[in-house]
Amino acid sequence: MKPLSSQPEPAGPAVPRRKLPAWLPLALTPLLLAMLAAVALRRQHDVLAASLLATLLVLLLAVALRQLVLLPRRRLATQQRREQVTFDAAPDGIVRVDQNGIIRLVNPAMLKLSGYQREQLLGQNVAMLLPQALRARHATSMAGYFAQPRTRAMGEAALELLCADGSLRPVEISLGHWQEGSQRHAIAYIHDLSERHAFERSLQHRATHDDLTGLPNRRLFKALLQQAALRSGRQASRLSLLFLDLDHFKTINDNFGHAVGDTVLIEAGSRIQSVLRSGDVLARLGGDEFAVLLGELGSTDDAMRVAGKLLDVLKVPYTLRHQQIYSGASIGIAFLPDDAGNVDTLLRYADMAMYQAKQNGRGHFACYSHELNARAHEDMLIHTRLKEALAQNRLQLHYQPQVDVHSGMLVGAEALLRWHDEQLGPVSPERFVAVAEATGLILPLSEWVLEQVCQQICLWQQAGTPLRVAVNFSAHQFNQPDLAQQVANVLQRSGAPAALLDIEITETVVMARPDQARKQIAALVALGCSVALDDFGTGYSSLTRLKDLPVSKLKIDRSFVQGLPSDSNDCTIAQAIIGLARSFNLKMVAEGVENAAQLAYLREQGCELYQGWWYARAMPAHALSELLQAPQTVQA
Ligand SMILES: Nc1nc2c(ncn2[C@@H]2O[C@H](COP(=O)(O)O[C@H]3[C@@H](O)[C@H](n4cnc5c(=O)[nH]c(N)nc54)O[C@@H]3COP(=O)(O)O)[C@@H](O)[C@H]2O)c(=O)[nH]1
Repeated sequence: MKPLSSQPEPAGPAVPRRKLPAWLPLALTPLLLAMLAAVALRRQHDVLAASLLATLLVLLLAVALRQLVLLPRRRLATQQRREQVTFDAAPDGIVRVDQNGIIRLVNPAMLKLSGYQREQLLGQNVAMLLPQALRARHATSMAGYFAQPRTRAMGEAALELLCADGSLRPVEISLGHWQEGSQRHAIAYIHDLSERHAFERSLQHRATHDDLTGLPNRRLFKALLQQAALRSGRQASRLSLLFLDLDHFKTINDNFGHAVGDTVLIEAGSRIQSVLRSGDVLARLGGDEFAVLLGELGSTDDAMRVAGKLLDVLKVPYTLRHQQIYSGASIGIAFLPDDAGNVDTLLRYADMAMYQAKQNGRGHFACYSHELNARAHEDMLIHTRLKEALAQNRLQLHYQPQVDVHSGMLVGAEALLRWHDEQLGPVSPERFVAVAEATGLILPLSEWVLEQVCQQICLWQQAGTPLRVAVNFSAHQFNQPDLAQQVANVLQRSGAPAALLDIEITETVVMARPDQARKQIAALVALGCSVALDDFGTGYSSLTRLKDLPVSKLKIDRSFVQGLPSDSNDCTIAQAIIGLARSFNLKMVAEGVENAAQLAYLREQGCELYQGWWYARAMPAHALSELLQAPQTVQA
């Protein structure tokens, strides 16, 4: 059985109740009165008919009065209410003034915009809302406006509104006017432009500033430089431009990631700023490049002093993520009008000088010189032709024997690049390796060298004359995060045993970032290769650092071998390095041995290996093959 519902039965569809229109009684009453009056007249009830007609008349008069007086008044009130709502709800400020400029009406938006209370505005001259400087002019232009009023649309006039707190707000104003009798009135619609201006300013800022550091970008810097150049031309003064490039920035990005790289850039920007004066301009030109335009400077020495201070603040390691990150900077300096006649050339010359500073060993500054310009052109040529030579396999590797000091046996060789260019003739590796290093070409070049060396190691092994071969690793190459993997790949591809591959890295490169270098060397040693510290004695190794490095050889720089045995300083240095190698259980290789006296001294001091012209210059692989095949004479 269905439960009984407590709900009432659903009602059927509602039938709308007819309502009589409001006008019906009003229309029917006079009709009824007229009909009754007519009946009264026909039945000769004159008095009744007269009173009915009088009532009818009164009624008609009342209706007419309502139509003529009450309705317009109501309509007017409705219209006023509508206007008031529109006025109050308007998002823009509205001010109504009379022909004397006296404020008669303001809307809530105007109060909000100006910060005034209604009572502070009503009855005051509208000029109070204008900046002081415009008030006198405003009185005349308002008089002109009322004499010949013209409606002004929004956007035609932009002004500043003086607010109650004394601040100025950008506004645009549209004007309307009307006349009541002899009185003229004007109404001003005031639109706040603050937000639009702020947005435009932010767009402008973004177009002229660097997002990361907030510093002026290249575009703004060039414009400021241009202005400064015009000024200095007029005042016959000097402009100094410093072009800064952070050292090892790419490696920081590669090793620690871009977030750390960004933090280094921001921190570097504020360190640079901390050294500068208020009149100087600092910009980030892009990547790890910054530029500084020094304001009023007396002598060129002042610019160099600033450069020195900048180098000092930038070489302090960055402590990020609990690690010490080393960067430093190289700075190029150029002067206007001393070096360059216009800002583009000035920028280019400062850049060139920076490049020179890098080549001088980073962490330095260099000033532009005309020789630099010639050298820069030559560098460009070298770069172009070297790239071609590499692509067309026109480079050669020569091998310089490394010899046992005591037995005179050939025990290894150092691979050295050689390049004879059709146009440039023989180019020294010192020169082209530096260009390749600066332009990034060193990476493909080093790859090629390593491939060739590994193939040659295999060939000598297959010929029954296995030989250890040393390869020079450049700074750029050494700092690649995946270096060990790359070496492993080449070893695997070629089939060369890692034990026959020696890697030479200069002491300076290692000591630039010893912690990273230690890890990198350990990874290479883990492959089975051995690592030598090249040009030892030139790079200020700390003994603690050296002790921790998994290297197996020190190569004493040839500059210290040159003066042996007559130069007492060279002798002291050579002895100290040999002693150091012995105490750290490292092998010692002397390079640049050119005569028997040098060799005898080294032997006496206990140096184990040497290389140099005394034994042989670097030679093509086939020449060394012949030497390897020849029976070796053991020296006493
Ligand atoms: N990254 C790479 N660097 C390389 C490579 N090949 C060479 N180089 C570097 O270029 C620099 C100059 O090299 P080079 O002109 O070949 O000079 C070497 C020898 O020829 C020279 N040497 C050897 N014996 C003597 C000598 O008795 N006297 C004398 N005056 N010079 C001599 O020494 C240079 C070897 O230097 P080092 O590398 O420090 O052992 C040089 O820095 C090379 O490293 C390359 O493939 N990649």
